[in-house]
Amino acid sequence: MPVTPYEDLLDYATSCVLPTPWAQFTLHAFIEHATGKEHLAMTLGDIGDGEPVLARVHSECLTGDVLFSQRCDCGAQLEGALQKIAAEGRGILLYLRQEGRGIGLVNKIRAYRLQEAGADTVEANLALGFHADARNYELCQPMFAQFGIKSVRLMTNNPRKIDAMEKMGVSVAERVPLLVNRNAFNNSYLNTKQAKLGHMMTPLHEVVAEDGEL
Ligand SMILES: Nc1nc2c(ncn2[C@@H]2O[C@H](COP(=O)(O)OP(=O)(O)OP(=O)(O)O)[C@@H](O)[C@H]2O)c(=O)[nH]1
Ligand SMILES: [Zn+2]
Repeated sequence: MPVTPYEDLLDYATSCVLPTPWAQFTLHAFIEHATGKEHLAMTLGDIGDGEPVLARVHSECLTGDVLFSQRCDCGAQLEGALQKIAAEGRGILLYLRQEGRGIGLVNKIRAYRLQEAGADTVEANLALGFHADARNYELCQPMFAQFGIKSVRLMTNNPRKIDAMEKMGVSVAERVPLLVNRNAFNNSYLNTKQAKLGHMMTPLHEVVAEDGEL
């Protein structure tokens, strides 16, 4: 019998050492039962000691995380989160395979194409028949439980992520902001996240000068 409603969602598969430019992490692989998707955790230090753990819940963004896209802040957030964990010598990053806020890579590229025609990131998702954010964070509960983690210091600007953790019984002891540099390509995307998705970021007027220069 599962102990929580989330326990049966995935299996722990295996782990290996993962050296990175910032620290030598341990990489853990999980397999989700419903989809067969392979989700990952990167861990560092003693994370099972009961103290709140510095944590990042990162949603897959192949274009930003791997292909250096400047359209979003994902790649810089991924790097920044790993650097912060390495600096503390302790923490965890969950890498969830919910590409494109849950709509998949091909649909995200369709959404980008609509954005090139003038839609913002939310309007594009809606025009394709999806919710603005189709993600589900329930896998995080058994992934954190695998390492004995009950409380996190969550690196995020997204209030819905914090709500989702708390609802599953993962206590968020602290929110750690994870802000990245704006550029000419991600500026309107970040503004829309702030205005329509509720992300907690620097007020727009402090960042965008009147002449539009960044
Ligand atoms: N559908 C869609 N998904 C996008 C777009 N840009 C980035 N993504 C996806 O959005 C997800 C990242 O979400 P964000 O809203 O940037 O960040 P977050 O994880 O919710 O919040 P933070 O914790 O503050 O970073 C990844 O899965 C990306 O692939 C876009 O324009 N459209
Ligand atoms: Zn991205």
